[in-house]
Amino acid sequence: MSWVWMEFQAVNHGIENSFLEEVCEVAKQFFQLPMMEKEKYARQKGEFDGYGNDMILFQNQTLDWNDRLHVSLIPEDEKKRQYWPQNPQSFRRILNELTTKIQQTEKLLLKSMARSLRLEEDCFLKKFGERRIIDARFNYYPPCPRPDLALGLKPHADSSTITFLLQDKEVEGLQVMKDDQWFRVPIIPYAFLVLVGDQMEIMTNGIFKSAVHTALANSSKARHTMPIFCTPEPEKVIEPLGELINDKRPRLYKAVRNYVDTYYDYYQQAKRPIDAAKI
Ligand SMILES: O=C(O)CCC(=O)C(=O)O
Ligand SMILES: [Fe+2]
Repeated sequence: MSWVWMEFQAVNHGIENSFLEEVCEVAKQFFQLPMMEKEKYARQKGEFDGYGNDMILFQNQTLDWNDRLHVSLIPEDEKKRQYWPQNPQSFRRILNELTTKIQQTEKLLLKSMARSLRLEEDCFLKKFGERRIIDARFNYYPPCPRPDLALGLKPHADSSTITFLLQDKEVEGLQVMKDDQWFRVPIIPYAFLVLVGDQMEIMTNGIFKSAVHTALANSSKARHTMPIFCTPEPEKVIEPLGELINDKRPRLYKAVRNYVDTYYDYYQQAKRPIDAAKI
């Protein structure tokens, strides 16, 4: 496998297309269920997990044109099974399989990222802690009557270290910012788009930049995507690795902890949380 930075599409990632097809299928079926059925998994106030739409934290924030189901995969004892749908029936089995498979892909990628910086290959995983987090989100963007007035998702970079994004196989919508311009991301069926998140930017002292991205709304077609977020254990201190600080590249970021907790306050106000971590 070869990687390029900020965001890139990973094709030979080790997870079979047939399995990813099953994942897409159960997600589609879930969002087609009657509202009463989906609301059995409704997100409760103050939680991330569950079924719902954009969180309202501020009166004047813009809302994302998107429904989502958020589920935690690891650590095992924190996965809040009450939010793992039992309908469609195969959903839980598929989430269990996804949990095993994505951890292998994550390890492979993190080792490869470390090697590309001439670092010891386990350096990222060690910093993330024994109880690092992986969660998956199923996004559903219904057709929007006025796509000129709404966004599927506001521009943001993820709070994760890395995010694996499985895009819709037929409907485009994702855009990534580069040199202050938006670029559309083409669809490669069954590829994961790997997005560098804020906590990787901090750890690599800005060598890998977190990718600012947005999802457009669409007037005629529904769109489904699945990002999987990899995040350090919340109590771990995340800061630039000593090996990546030197005279030419002084330390650029403060140490952070519980980064995800403050992240949404910034997101909902369309601000970049990583700016608060800059020295
Ligand atoms: O749906 C997409 O294309 C992007 C999803 C995303 O960026 C997110 O959920 O953080
Ligand atoms: Fe994102």
